[in-house]
Formats: sequence, C-alpha cells, structure tokens
Amino acid sequence: MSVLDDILDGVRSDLAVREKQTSLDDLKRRVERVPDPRDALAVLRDSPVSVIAEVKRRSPSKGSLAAITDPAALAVDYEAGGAAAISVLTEQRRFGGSLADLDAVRRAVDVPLLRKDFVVSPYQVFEARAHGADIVLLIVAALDQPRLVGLRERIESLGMTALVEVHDEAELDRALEADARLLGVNARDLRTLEIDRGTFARLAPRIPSGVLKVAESGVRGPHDLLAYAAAGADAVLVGEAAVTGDPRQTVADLVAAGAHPAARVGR
Ligand SMILES: O=P(O)(O)OC[C@@H](O)[C@@H](O)c1c[nH]c2ccccc12
Repeated sequence: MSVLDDILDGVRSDLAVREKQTSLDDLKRRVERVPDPRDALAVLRDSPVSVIAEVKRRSPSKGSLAAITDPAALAVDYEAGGAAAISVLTEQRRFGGSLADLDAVRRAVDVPLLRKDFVVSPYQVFEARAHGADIVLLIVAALDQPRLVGLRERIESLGMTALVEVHDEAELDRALEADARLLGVNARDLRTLEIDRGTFARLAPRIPSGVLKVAESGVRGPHDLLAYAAAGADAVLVGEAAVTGDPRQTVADLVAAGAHPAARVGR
C-alpha cells in the first residue's frame, strides 16, 4: 500500500467519527454564521510571486518538524513576515494537525487560509468553510475524476477557492479537465514521498496562462523561490523551512525575493 493510500484510510476513519459527532445539517448552520470567504485568487495575484506559509507540525517523511505550541502565534509571525496566505495542515495522524489549529489561526490573522488536508468528501468542504478557510486543497491523486469535479464545484459554490494539486502530466491533464483555476504542482510524490524540484519546470509549460500556478514543497530559501519563479510560478508554498527556522524572518526573506520584479525574469 502506498503512503497516500495509508493516509487516506486513516482520514476516512477519522472522518466517520466526526460525521457521527456533528451532522452535516449542523455544519451547514455553522457555515451561515461565518463571514464570506476572502478572494484568494485576487490576493495571490497581488505580488509577482506570493508566499503561502504553512503551519506544519510533522511530516510522514521527517517526523516532528518543530514543537509548535502556539499555531496562532506562528501564523501571526507569518503574516508579519508578509505571507499572502497561510496553509494549515489539519490531517491528524501523519501531520499532527487539526481543525482546532485552523480555528486558532483564523482567530489570529486576516490573510486567506488554506485548509490543507486529504479531502475526499463534501463534508470536509463544509467543515473547511465552517472553520474559516478560504481555500481548500484537492489532491488529484486521491480522487477519481467525478469526485474531483464535484468537490471543486462544491468548494466554489461555497465561495471558496480550490487549490488543485498535481505531481505529474496525467494528473495535470485531469486538473485542467476539471477546470482548476488555482493549480499546485507538488515537488513531492505523495505515494513515495520523494521530492523532485524539477517537477514544476517540467509541467509549467503545459499550464494555460490564465491558471494561477503554485510551486509546492522543497523551498529552502529565496534561491528556490527564484528558480520556481523563473519557471513560471505565481506563488510558492513553504512548510518545513518556515517552521524550522525563524518563521517571520524566513517568510520575510522569501517575500522580499518574490516582490522583486526580477522574480519575473525568464517569463
Ligand atoms: O515542507 P515543505 O517541503 O516546504 O512542503 C510544504 C507543502 O508543500 C507540503 O506540506 C505539502 C504539499 N502538498 C501536500 C499535501 C498533503 C500534505 C502536505 C503537503
């Protein structure tokens, strides 16, 4: 069984438990009390290359990354460093996240929030909205085509933005077929956990110019942001490097590199 299949099994069991605790109708009532989602696409278009910083406690490949005792304080640092948006991992078993982390971050910052999880059911989309997310990740490798399309439509019908994640050509074709407007290219293959920073540059020429492109994973510092930018990235998503260093400074250095018009050179 691949790592991804294993993660998905756990996600489905945990989801079944939450569905018993809170009915879909209750979730929908909660959604009505949450303000409208932010326009994430507009925010991400604001800078030559935007930075999405991630609240990431652990990873399946590295185990514990940082002792994050206060996700809200971390998010405040990201926002102060100039992050355009913040990703919050809510998967519990492998990444140590939770919806409580999303709640805490939502209370602390104003920037658009991405619910980063293994979304397989509309219930999780309503959860994301009820807990204040503006963007929801959809991993193509985890979904068949009808489900991918249905979830993207559900996310958008609730006023949120879908970040559709791919890691190879076949997945990219499916994401475009599903009308993704915000597309993430993950350098990490979630089946093997191997990272290949060349994936973005390989796939980018096949992505139409109207689609916003996010380079995900493996950003160690400004040089990686500039390399992704030269290959056509509109945004980068950074987790490990942000949580393990000085979060505010790391993000500020990336934001400074991404704000420079030279970041667009090579396009
Ligand atoms: O820690 P990194 O290498 O900066 O990566 C961040 C982010 O891209 C990564 O956490 C990620 C990308 N896609 C995912 C899907 C599920 C869980 C995690 C991820």
